[in-house]
Amino acid sequence: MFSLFYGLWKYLFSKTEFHVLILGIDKAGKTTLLEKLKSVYSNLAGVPPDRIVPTVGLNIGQIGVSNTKFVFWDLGGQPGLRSIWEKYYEEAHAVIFVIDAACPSRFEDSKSALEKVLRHEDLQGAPLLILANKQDLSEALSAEELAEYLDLEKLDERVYMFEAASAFDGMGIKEGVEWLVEVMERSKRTETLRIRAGITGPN
Ligand SMILES: Nc1nc2c(ncn2[C@@H]2O[C@H](COP(=O)(O)OP(=O)(O)OP(=O)(O)O)[C@@H](O)[C@H]2O)c(=O)[nH]1
Ligand SMILES: [Mg+2]
Repeated sequence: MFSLFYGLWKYLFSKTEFHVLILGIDKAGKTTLLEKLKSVYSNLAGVPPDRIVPTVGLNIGQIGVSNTKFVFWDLGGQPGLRSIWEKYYEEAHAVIFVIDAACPSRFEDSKSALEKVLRHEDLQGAPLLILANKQDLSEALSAEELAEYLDLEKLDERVYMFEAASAFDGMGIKEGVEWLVEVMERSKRTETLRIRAGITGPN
């Protein structure tokens, strides 16, 4: 009986917590994005872009969006560090994949890194937000152009969205986060992770 009520209490009153992985190759702008997310949603000034160094370990950021708590995991994208990504897949509700839309010479590297992410079974059903970052630069490809260029396979059954963004001026960030809230709340994967965490529905 106690566990029934405890389960109901937990279900009703615990703030939904979503874990979102920020992935992408090195220099795509992941950490700059994380700092921008923190400053947009928490009124705290994030680390300024000129003080951000390449990520070797893990950066964690938390923000609250209405009744939802986001925990972002930002990992290093240098080739030798990408094997660490998969250690975080199982617990992730969704993925933000950041691409430097102003650097065509690195699109192939981004494409193969993203395809590898999509193939991994531990990320099955995880919604995917692909950010065409650095839109403040005039040479940046639009989200549509980047989608066409990447021509990703294995996207068919995935809930995904391409969004034009700039981690410098904040373009596209709120739209992306709002989209994530909406799709993660309805996602089967969220339900699976909830059950695994012991936060079950009232019946
Ligand atoms: N113009 C412009 N530059 C950006 C933007 N976002 C990031 N940068 C720059 O791109 C470079 C790499 O940014 P980081 O945030 O360190 O990239 P990262 O993806 O975290 O890189 P790793 O940690 O090595 O994986 C830095 O010089 C940033 O200032 C953006 O939206 N516009
Ligand atoms: Mg980084």
